Amino acid sequence: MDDGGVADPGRGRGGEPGEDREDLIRVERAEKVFTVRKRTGFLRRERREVRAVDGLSFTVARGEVVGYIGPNGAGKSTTIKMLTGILTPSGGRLTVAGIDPSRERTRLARRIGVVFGQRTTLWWDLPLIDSYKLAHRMYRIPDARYRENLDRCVALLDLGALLDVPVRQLSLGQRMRGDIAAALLHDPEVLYLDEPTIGLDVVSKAKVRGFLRELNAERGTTVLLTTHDLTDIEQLCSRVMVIDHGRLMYDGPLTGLHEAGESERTLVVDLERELPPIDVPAPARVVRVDGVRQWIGFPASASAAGLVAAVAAAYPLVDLSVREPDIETVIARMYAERASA
Ligand SMILES: Nc1ncnc2c1ncn2[C@@H]1O[C@H](COP(=O)(O)OP(=O)(O)OP(=O)(O)O)[C@@H](O)[C@H]1O
Repeated sequence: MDDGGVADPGRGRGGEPGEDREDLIRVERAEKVFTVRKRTGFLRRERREVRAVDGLSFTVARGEVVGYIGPNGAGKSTTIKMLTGILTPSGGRLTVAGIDPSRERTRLARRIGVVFGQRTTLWWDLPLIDSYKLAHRMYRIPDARYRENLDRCVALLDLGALLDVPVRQLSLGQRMRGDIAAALLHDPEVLYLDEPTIGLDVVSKAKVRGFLRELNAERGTTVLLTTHDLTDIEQLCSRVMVIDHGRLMYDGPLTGLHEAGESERTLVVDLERELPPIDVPAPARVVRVDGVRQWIGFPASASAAGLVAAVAAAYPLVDLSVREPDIETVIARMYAERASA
């Protein structure tokens, strides 16, 4: 963890066992096919179909915080765009809070909030507060509610000194916090976040993550989070969905992802003296030696205790530690396995 945040994913209201589950987002065999025309010669164009989303099904319960991850071009943004009504699906069915997004986009807009990390919805030349005043009128937010939500966002996202600053003068981190506040003034039930921490420094990332945790815990806001920053997932999400080529490859808790990717943990031992690679019980094996330190890879699903006992019985140890696999490696393995299947 890079920012010292408290990792307590899953404390939102949707993930509690035994509670009645209300599916706020439903996606059933959704498809999105784009037709692209490519120039193949003078006056010649070839039509090609891109299946950006290919038979995707999942549900998200009210109050869940779900990470939505996958490599570039996997279909994440296309899914979010269909869920907001910006894009119409080519097939299948999507509903958000019982509303078909592409048919009733305006009605849905009152129930959802959207933050695209790479773009802003704020008015570039106007002071930040003016964008909020516009949202107040556009969404017809009752005055007391607007004031309460604004005060809360200003306090938690540290926006007090920025309200009168034109948006174009804000740093990326300040603007992102401003954008998140703008998406929440009308009390959306669902918040879509597309790369909310991209390009932010460690302090800004911590602020954004802390705010999102609090929003989910206190208001039960459902969050669908697209990110390449796996710390976002580790710190915020009780569940993660992995998509590739428009299809769902994994849907479950973060811990299960390690198993799906057949990841390895590493036992790092410091010996009393330099030795050639030590003997360890299979399937564990020494993967690296540097002076007195040796790195031993073993399956993440296996217990470290037996391995530690075997090594400690045969060799004089000065120190040892167990390193968890990082998710990036796990996901890369999943993709590699699929590609070679
Ligand atoms: N408007 C469009 N016209 C044609 N092809 C498109 C269009 N939008 C997306 N695509 C294609 O659909 C596929 C999925 O794209 P999408 O933007 O959903 O991926 P992504 O997972 O969000 O990727 P990234 O992490 O790079 O943002 C890609 O092959 C992309 O080139």
